Amino acid sequence: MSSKTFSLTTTLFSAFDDLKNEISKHFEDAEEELKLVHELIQTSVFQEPVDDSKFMMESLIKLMSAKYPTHPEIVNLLERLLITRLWNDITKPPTMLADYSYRSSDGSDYSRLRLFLQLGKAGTQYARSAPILTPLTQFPDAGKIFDDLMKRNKFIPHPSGISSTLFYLAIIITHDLFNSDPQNYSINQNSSYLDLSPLYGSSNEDLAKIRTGVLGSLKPDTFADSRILIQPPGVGALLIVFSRNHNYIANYLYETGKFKDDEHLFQTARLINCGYYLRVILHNYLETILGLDRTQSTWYLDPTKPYSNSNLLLTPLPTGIGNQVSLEFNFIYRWHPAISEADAEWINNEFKKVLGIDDPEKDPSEWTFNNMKRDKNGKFKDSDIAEELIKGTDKIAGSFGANNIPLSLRIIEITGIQTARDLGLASLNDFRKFLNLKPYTSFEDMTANKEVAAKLQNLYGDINNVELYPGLMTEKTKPPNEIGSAFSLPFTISRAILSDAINLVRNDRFHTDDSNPHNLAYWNWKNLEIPDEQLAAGGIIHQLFFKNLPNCYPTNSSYALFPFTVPAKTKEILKERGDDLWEKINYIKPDPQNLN
Ligand code: HEM
Ligand SMILES: [Ca+2]
Repeated sequence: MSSKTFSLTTTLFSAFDDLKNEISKHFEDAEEELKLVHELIQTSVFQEPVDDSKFMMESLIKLMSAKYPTHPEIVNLLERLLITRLWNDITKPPTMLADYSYRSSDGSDYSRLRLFLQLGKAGTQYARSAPILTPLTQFPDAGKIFDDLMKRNKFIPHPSGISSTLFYLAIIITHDLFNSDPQNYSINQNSSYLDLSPLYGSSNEDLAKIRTGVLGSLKPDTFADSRILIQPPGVGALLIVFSRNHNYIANYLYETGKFKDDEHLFQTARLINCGYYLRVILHNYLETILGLDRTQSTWYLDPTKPYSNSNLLLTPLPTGIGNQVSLEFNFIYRWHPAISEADAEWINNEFKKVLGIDDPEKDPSEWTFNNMKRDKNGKFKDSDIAEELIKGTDKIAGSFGANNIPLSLRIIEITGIQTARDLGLASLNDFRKFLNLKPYTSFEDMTANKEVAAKLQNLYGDINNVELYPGLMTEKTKPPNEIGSAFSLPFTISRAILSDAINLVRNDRFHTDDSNPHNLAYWNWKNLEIPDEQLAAGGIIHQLFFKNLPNCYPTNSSYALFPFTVPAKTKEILKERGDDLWEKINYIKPDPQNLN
C-alpha cells in the first residue's frame, strides 16, 4: 500500500470514528442503537454484504422515526446515509439494456453513455441492473411453476390489513412506469418517471386527445391510458380524481390572473398535479408501507432533499440526472398476489364478458367503465367515483408470498416467466448479490414454508437456479404490523423497491431542482387543506378527495383520511400511537349515493 493510500485510509477511519463518537453522544442510552448505526455506516461506506434476516433496514427506519422529534439533526444525517446507499445501488446511466447485445458494424452505440440524453424516454429499452454471475442450468416448465407455487388455492388476506385502494394507487404507479410493448418486451412505451403517464399519456397525440385546448384544462373526467379500463373500477376512479385535480388547479391558476393562455396553464397545472401525486406517494403510500402512521413522529423518507455539501464521509448526492426503469423492477412491481377476493372475482366476470370494457379507439372523454354514466357535461357522478374508492378501502388486499395469485392471471404469469428467460434476467441470488444482500444458502433459508421449499427444491434442484420472478413470488415475507415492514413484502422485493423508488424520484429534475416556486407559479400547497388537517396524521390524499368529490365523505372519515388500510385495522394502528387521534376518526362506511 502506498503511503498516500495509507494516509487516506487512516483519515477515513478516524473520520468514521469521529462520526461514531458523535452519534454515541446523542444516543447515549442504547448499545443496540449504536450497533445499528455502526452497521449502517459499515454497509454504506464499506459496502459489506447485508444479512437481511437481521432486519437492519427496518430497525433503522424505526430508530429514525422514534428519534426524529428529539434529535432531528442526527436523523437527517442517518437519512442521508440511507438515501445515498439506496441511490448508489443503481448505476447511472444503466450498465446494461434489455435486448441490446450485438456489436454494430461501425462501432456506433458502443458507449452506454449515449443513453444519457434520452434517459427514461417513452419507447426506449428497459435498463438491466443485475449481471448474471452464475448461469442458470435448469428452466422448469413455466405452467408447472405457476400451478405449484404461485396459483391462489385459498385467498390469503394481507396480515396488516392493507386495503385494495392502496393497490389502486400502486396500479396507477405501475402503469406510469411500465408499459411493455407486446411486440417487443424489451421496450417500455412509457416514461421512467412519476409524471402521471396514465393520465397524460406518452406522446403529443395522447395529449391532444385529452386536452380541451382552452384554459389549460383536460376534457371532463378523462385520462389517456386505455389499459386502465381493464383494471378494477377503483383504479379508474382514483385516476379521475387526479384528472379533476388538474382542472381544479388550472382553473385556480387562471383565476389568479397569472396566466391566460392554454399552454402555460396546462403545463403548470400538470407540474403541480404531479407534485400532489408525489406527495400522496410519500405521505400516504410510503408511510402506510413503512407503517409510519403508527407513531406520532413526523419523520418520513424524503428522496428529494438536496445533499450538496460534502466532507470526507459525505459526498454530494446528485439530483435530476435522469432515470431509466429496469426490467428487474418491472418484475419486482408485479404484485398480483395482492389482488383482493372481490377484485379477483371481478376479473373473472370482466374477462369473460369483455362487454363492460370500452373501445379504446373512441375519444377518451367518451370512455366509460363499470357501467357508469356520464352526464350531459361529460362528467361521472361524484358519488359513483367515491363509491369505488370507498369499496376499495373495505376490501382487504391479498397477502404477498407463495400461492396467492388469482388463477385468471395464469397465462399472464406464464408469459412473464417466459419473457424474463428470453431477455436473460439474472437469478434471484445474483440479484440479491447485486443489491449487496447475502445470497440464500438453501431453500429453507429462502422460505420458512416447508411445503414451498420442497416444491422449489423439486423444480429447481439448486438454490442458485431459482429464477428472479418465481423467486420473488415465493420467498419469505417480512413480519407484518411492524414499523419499517408493515407492508410485509417478500424480503428481496422490500429492499429492491426502495432503491428503485429513491432513484426514480431523486433523478427526476421536475420533482427536485426544477420543482421551484417560480416554475409552480408560487402554488400554495396549503390550498387544499381542510380545517381539521391534523386528523390525517401527515397524509394528504383526503385533500384530493374532499376537493374533487365534494360532500361524499364526512370530514373525519377513516375512508378519506386513511384509505389504504381497512377501517377496523386503521383504528388498531391509530391506537398504537398513544394519543387520542383514534377517537376523533369516524370509521363508519360513508354512503355517498345518499349524501349527494
Ligand atoms: C385486478 C388487478 C389486476 C389485473 C386485472 C392485472 C392485469 C395485468 C395484465 C393483463 C398484465 C399483462 C400486461 C401485458 O403483458 O401486456 C399485467 C402486468 C403487470 N401488472 Fe398487473 N394486474 C392487476 C394488478 C396489479 C397490481 C396490484 C400490480 C402492482 C402494483 C400490478 C403490476 C403489474 C406489472 C408491473 C405488470 C407488467 C406491466 C408491463 O410490463 O407493461 N398489477 N397485469
Ligand atoms: Ca411515467
